[in-house]
Amino acid sequence: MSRKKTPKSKGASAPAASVLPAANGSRPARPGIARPGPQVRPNGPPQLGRPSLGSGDFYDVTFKVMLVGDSGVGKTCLLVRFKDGAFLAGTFISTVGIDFRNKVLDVDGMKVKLQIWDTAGQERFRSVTHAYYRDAHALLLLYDVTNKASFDNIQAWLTEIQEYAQHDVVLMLLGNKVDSAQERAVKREDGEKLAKEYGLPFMETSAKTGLNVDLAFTAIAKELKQRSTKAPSEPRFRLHDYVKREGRGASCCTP
Ligand SMILES: Nc1nc2c(ncn2[C@@H]2O[C@H](COP(=O)(O)OP(=O)(O)OP(=O)(O)O)[C@@H](O)[C@H]2O)c(=O)[nH]1
Ligand SMILES: [Mg+2]
Repeated sequence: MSRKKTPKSKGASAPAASVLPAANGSRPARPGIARPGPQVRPNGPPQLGRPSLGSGDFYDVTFKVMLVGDSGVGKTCLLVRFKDGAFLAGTFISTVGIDFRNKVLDVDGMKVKLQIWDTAGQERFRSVTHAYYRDAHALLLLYDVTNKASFDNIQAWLTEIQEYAQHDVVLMLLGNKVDSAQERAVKREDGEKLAKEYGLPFMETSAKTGLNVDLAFTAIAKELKQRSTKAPSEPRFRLHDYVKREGRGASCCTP
């Protein structure tokens, strides 16, 4: 299979001009990228890599993953933890519109590039994010275990996903901020129950400690890679079983 070099990712810190209106809410707004450039235009099917003279990492195949969920659940922090291994502590800077980062993973000997779209959870940006659903190969749907309302809104998010995303999109439910044990408002069992009801793989995560963060993205990458390249003789990758087996409990990593 041919290979391509990854263009430098344009993350939240990239100086890309935002063409979206500035946030009017009480929180400061993080500049976002309203529309991808030609090299990142969302497409339907996964793209195979091509030889390139650009700088960056090689990859064999690329997929689009979208982070969705209420404002403040930790989507941006989860992405930053995965991409840079850091935690964005301090003032909450709400995402404006949509932003993205790339990361290349080695999945069973194949370089899989995930183009990860970080959406704004705020209601007023919903129409912007709707346009991106149809091109997503996978969605990570987050709630905040310390915020019951964000959990109660999961059903509304699922309705939205049903309306705008591809019917075969890979979907995973994540309960984030499990490091905040004292403030927990949603029991792990309630997350598991909801996930079971909708047939979704589920994990609790912490962008702060890193708990299950790499695992969530790796699981998605494995599933997408297998869907696109699986030889008939290869055993089928089972996403549900994988996250159940590999996921760690919150107690193991609470600082
Ligand atoms: N304790 C703890 N705090 C977190 C965690 N993840 C995010 N936060 C905090 O939660 C707040 C919101 O995080 P963001 O990642 O900006 O939230 P978001 O979902 O991207 O919000 P929008 O961009 O508005 O949609 C920030 O103050 C973070 O520091 C986590 O795992 N644990
Ligand atoms: Mg954000």
